[in-house]
Amino acid sequence: MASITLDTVGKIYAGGTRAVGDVSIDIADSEFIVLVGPSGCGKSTLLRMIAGLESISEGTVRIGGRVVNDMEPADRDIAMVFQNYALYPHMSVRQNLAYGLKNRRTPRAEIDRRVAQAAEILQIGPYLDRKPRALSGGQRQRVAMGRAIVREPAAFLFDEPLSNLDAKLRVTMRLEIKELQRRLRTTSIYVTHDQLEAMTLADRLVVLNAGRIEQIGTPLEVYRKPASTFVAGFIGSPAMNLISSRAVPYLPGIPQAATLGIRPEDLSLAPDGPIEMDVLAVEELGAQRLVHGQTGGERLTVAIPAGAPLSDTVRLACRPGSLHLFHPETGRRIG
Ligand SMILES: Nc1ncnc2c1ncn2[C@@H]1O[C@H](COP(=O)(O)OP(=O)(O)OP(=O)(O)O)[C@@H](O)[C@H]1O
Repeated sequence: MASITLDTVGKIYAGGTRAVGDVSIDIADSEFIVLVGPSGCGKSTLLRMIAGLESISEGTVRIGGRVVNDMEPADRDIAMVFQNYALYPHMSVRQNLAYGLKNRRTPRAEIDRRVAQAAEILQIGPYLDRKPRALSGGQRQRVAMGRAIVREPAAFLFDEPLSNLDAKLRVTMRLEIKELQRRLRTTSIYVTHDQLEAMTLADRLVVLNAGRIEQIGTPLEVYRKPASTFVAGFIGSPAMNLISSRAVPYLPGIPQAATLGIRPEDLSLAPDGPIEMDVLAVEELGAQRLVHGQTGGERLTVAIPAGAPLSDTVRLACRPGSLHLFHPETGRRIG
């Protein structure tokens, strides 16, 4: 286990593309950090710089207090789990698990002990003698995690490890990864563009936008107090409504010009509510119903319980204290 510290880290690729800039994060021992953001925001680049797979253009990366900027990946005491599993197809599961340890000249008995332990933790004991092609996607992903576990590294780095799995299996594996990390308490950095995965896995989220940190906080902090319209639009599903304050007639305490943030679940149907909305489309999700509409020329989505009667025009009320206010130009939170 180890702390990981990033101090004003930046990356400029050959050719001049700036992928990451001014990233500083203190990651505590045993912490589970999720780097989240849309495609191209630089999260993989940042992870690969920590892993040593990409050179660091600016700043310093420390793992367990040691500066690793010029250290080979193999010397950084980290283990990486990729989305394509990166298993050797011609080796059995057992050989895949043992391979990295053999290369490090770990004694045979120690290899056997660690492989048995990883197989037990991940429940892949019955498959140890199979080749990867004879495994399901979920089982392959477990083997990929097993390869990381047997190394007993100071940190795990996960690069979108679940993106090749179907929706149901993603949920199961998400829970397994969280449980595994709770049990092993290994410092973990996890990259994803999936906000739900980020919310459920992270001790703290780091939301990245165009290579820079928009916000760092616990999932609930980020959900309750998004620092900007960017974060507000990215975290939470369905996304927060972001509309001009001019689109709604009267809401107490709201400045003339601001961007209002209202979560769909904070709006409800109310006959005397202040907001009038023309209903454009309705989506039934089972327990919930999403009502999409228009008010004052702006789009609005409302999440209400299924079954509630609807007319073409509805009136809406906001849950008290649930409004978010952002600067109309910078998008930064102002209240
Ligand atoms: N080898 C490279 N050379 C030049 N530019 C690169 C290189 N790799 C990535 N980039 C650029 O750096 C930026 C960040 O890319 P990166 O892959 O880190 O983003 P990401 O958030 O992980 O995206 P995704 O979720 O799509 O993988 C992008 O603009 C990308 O085009």
